[in-house]
Amino acid sequence: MSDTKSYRPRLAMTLGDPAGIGPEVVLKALAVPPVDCDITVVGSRSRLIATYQQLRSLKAALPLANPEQLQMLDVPLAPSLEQQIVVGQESVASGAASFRSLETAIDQALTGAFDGIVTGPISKAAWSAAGHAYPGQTELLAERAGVDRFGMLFVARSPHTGWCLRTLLATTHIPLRDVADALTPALLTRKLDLLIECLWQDFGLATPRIAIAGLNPHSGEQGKLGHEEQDWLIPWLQATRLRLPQLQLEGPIPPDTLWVKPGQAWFGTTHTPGFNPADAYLALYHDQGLIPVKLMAFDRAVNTSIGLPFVRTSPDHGTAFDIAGRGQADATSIMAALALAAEFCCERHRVAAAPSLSRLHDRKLSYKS
Ligand SMILES: NC(=O)C1=CN([C@@H]2O[C@H](COP(=O)(O)OP(=O)(O)OC[C@H]3O[C@@H](n4cnc5c(N)ncnc54)[C@H](O)[C@@H]3O)[C@@H](O)[C@H]2O)C=CC1
Ligand SMILES: NCC(=O)COP(=O)(O)O
Repeated sequence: MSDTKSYRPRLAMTLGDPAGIGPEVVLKALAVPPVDCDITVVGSRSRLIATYQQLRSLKAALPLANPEQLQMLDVPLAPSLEQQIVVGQESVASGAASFRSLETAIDQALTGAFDGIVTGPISKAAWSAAGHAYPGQTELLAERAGVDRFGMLFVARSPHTGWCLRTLLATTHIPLRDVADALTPALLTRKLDLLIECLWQDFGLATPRIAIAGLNPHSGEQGKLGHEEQDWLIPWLQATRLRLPQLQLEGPIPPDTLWVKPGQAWFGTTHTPGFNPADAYLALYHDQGLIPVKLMAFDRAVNTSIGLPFVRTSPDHGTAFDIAGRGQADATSIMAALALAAEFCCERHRVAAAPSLSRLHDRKLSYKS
């Protein structure tokens, strides 16, 4: 293992769906990489070159990396698939391409060739059309890595105040109709414990304050507007506080008001003495957590998969087929994903290289509070 000063994270960066904005934001991000690390682009070289040429043909002079100068692990497409890819349209071919790129990056990360993967956005519908029945990239990553304990965490640093929003989703890509049945004390214990480990390992927060959302309006209003809080969520929280007395666990907080303090912390709109937003938020379902994240931080939030044996980050946005090929895609979120991946890799490397160091006395990572 190299010493901590000479260590450079080795990151794979997948192109995502080649018909979406993934290749464009990769070229924009790598024009001026935001971090000092070794980056290997994983995907179809010919699609990346085609994207480069298309963007260069636009009137506006966009800052773009030249694909010829990038380190690349080519995942070529069969000519029959290549011909079917139409920019701006998801298809069997685009789904097959993004799936193979991610598979390749995972295989390499598992051999130790990469410390982390930054994934470009994929279309779940295109994956499904191509015969890959996964709700998203997270589940493929977890399956191939052989872990059944994993989570989807969104991280964003406020450009206004420097405050860091961290939101873990207890359930992810399932229909709203199924959410209440999927939520159980065992699931919440698994997700909360993962979050606590991540806050310690990656953010150096040993005794975090975590806010946990309720499920129903007003957290059920004592059972009048829904009963899950009374039936098991409040008892589970009481038992968890006894199990983890060193932590501050707040909740179940009514889901609408849960986001007032993060909003104030993000925009710097309160000067109330003792103002204390939480270190992390546990949302019970996808849109409960991601509507506030995207309202505050759509341009810069990072999706990170926790519980994997390697680092994985991704922009929070999707394939944006509506603007693909036009040069309009904002690369800030994928640049933040690169920066966060590099920071996590450095932190994990430093701890592995010098396990006796007290991590809390040397907190330099920019995503740490
Ligand atoms: N990391 C990933 O792999 C993600 C993939 N998706 C997938 O993406 C596909 C499309 O999802 P949508 O809900 O339409 O969300 P989307 O994020 O692709 O697009 C939503 C809106 O935001 C705009 N937008 C998105 N990213 C942008 C950027 N970087 N710069 C400028 N404008 C941007 C789009 O033009 C569109 O108007 C779906 O298949 C979804 O599953 C969605 C989120 C994350
Ligand atoms: N809404 C988040 C999202 O769609 C990303 O999912 P994944 O592909 O990272 O699992």
